[in-house]
Amino acid sequence: MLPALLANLPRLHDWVTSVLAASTLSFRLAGPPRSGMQLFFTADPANIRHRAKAQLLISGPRFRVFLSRCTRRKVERDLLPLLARVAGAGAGECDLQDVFLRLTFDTTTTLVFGLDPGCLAVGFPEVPFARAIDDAMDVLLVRSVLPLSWWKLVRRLGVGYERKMTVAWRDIDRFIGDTIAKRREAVKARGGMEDSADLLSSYIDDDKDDDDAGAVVDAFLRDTTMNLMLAGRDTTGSALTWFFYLLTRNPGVVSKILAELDTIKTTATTTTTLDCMVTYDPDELGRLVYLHAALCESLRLYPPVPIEHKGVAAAEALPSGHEVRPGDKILVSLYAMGRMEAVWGKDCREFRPERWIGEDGKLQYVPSYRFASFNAGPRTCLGKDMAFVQLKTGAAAVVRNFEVEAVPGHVVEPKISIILHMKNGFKARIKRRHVMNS
Ligand code: HEM
Repeated sequence: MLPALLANLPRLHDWVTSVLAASTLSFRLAGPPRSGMQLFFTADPANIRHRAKAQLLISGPRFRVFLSRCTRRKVERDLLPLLARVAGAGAGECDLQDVFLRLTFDTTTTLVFGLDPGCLAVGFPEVPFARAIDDAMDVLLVRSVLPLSWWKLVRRLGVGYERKMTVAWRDIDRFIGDTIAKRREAVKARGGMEDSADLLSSYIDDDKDDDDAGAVVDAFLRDTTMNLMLAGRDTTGSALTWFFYLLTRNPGVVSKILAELDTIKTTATTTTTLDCMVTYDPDELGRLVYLHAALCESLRLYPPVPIEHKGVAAAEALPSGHEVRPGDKILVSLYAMGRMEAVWGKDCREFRPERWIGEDGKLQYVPSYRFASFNAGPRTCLGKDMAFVQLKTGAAAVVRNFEVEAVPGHVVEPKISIILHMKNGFKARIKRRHVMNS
């Protein structure tokens, strides 16, 4: 094909258009042997719309209403009653990390697939889909530190940790495959979406009206929804856990959060029938400055994604002057970036939400390349707003209704994993806070 390209150089655009039209909207073009030239031409909207579509669905009004409703309901019906039971029994202790990871697993599965797997139910049942995702994450960590050829060989042999991955993928495939089939039926039966605005239903429904897109194949739906699950559940659970750990060490911050919560109009709060516990309207929480600042401060010190990996495609000099070569891996330590004196000043190790608030009492703008916990640039996190809704709804309800203390002697330290979990969990003592909302 190269000679044809050279012959058509003067009318390159028209030539490329005719070849693309005659192919399946995309084609490859290889250069002379050993030239290293590999071109991929495409005019297929599907190849460029993937991220934009996810962004559109996540930020759409329909999904935002669904997000607020599901998040608040989960906190009201499951999280608060669970903590009330813990508070009322024996020493009132639990592993708060386990509780928050179960909470965010249930919430994220509801938002992505439209069903609640019930990880936070009484007795903390083992849910095969959740177990499979945990196993897959463990294997991904092993893969990320081994040479490519080594783990591919182990995978071909189907032994050791790669066997675990095969079993995990089978369970994940089964769960997602069954859910896709049910959602397709539900969307078809209703002739469109009605009550559930979960992302899977939205993808299926959106495709139905989109003449250009063609049928969304199940493999694409599986990969997309799985990506959203992995990106959304542990990150938010980890963020909540470290936030409460920091609160136990900074009671002054708790008092300020409570004072700010008292500014919320009682019409925007709900007192649950169970034991007079209070929850808040996520939209009202969205305007609170101090709560937002405290969460950002926690995400700065304990970013749920502690290290970002970037592959190098071509030799390049970085702005710092360092040269990188193709095949190199760049590891951006978001954890370290949040603790650099050069970036955050002398008090960089302190938990001080005030640093996010300007003299006018409003939140200060901090560029994403400085506060990089959600990444920066074109691959920035798509779920940032969604995460803040969940974090604020959970954090406000727990702070208002419970006092949380770290169990004395329990050692808190980060685990070496893709997501910044606590190695020994977070053993906390929970007590009811009997202060009524004003
Ligand atoms: C506190 C919670 C969260 C944090 C700290 C966080 C952080 C990040 C970071 C650092 C990345 C870049 C990863 C990389 O490129 O290696 C990322 C990407 C992403 N996040 Fe989040 N995330 C959070 C919650 C969520 C939620 C709730 C969702 C939605 C389900 C989500 C969806 C995504 C997606 C889809 C990407 C990939 C974007 C792309 O590559 O185009 N995240 N997130």
